[in-house]
Amino acid sequence: MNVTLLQMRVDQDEPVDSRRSRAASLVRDQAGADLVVLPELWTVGAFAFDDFPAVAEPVAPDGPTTAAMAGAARDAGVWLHAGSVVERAPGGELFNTSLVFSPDGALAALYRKIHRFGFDRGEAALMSAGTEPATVAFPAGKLGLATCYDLRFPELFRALVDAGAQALVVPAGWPARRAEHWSLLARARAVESQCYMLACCTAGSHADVPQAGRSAVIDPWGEVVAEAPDAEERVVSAEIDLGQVAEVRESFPVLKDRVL
Ligand SMILES: NC(=O)CCC(=O)C(=O)O
Repeated sequence: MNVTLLQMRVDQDEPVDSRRSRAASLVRDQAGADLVVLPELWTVGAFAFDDFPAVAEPVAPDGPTTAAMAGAARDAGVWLHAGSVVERAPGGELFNTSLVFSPDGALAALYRKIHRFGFDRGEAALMSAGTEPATVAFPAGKLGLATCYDLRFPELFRALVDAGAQALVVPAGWPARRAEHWSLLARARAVESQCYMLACCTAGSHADVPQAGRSAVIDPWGEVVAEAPDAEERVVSAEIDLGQVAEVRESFPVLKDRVL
């Protein structure tokens, strides 16, 4: 199957509406791919905390990002992991919520980020934490969902493996300053989970935080199959075979030796 990561530039001088149209058009350009992935909070920028309340939107057919991404998935005929949005839940709280659409434009899965970044500031102060790990079954296999800072918490990935995930999809807005952590942890989670890793980060710079880019497709043996070389806007595509997950787990059965 073909997977395509859209490493979009998220710069503060581009209005959100324009970036939303640009994202939809980039997705439409990927007709023929099986799965397309966008980064974390690409509408606003993961570090543009002051703007979160203004762009918060419901996850509903008429939420602007939900509507645009559902339409783009349908037009392109692809499974779309639309990255994440600032969700305003019915009770008024904000969540960092990832959305997955099927090729008919239906919302197939939603994941509210469990580990919020910022310690007692930023996202951690403004947003509520999700509580439920999420997977989504699609024709080729099962995807496990996580978002950015979640990558630092291996126990979440163990839960996704136990739920049957064969590919882990991690949209991110990871800063360039910790780019080595991003690449290292993405590979580590692939190796320890014996899963594909689809790690899609933003490019550009917003809120004075240059982004890491370096989006990557990593196989269940930990080999990097495709990777953006930098933090420019890039389309990263790879052919992957989810059957490799069972092969790696059979030929090197470390997951069977788990004790705890
Ligand atoms: N948006 C994020 O979750 C940023 C995470 C990060 O910067 C880090 O883990 O380092």
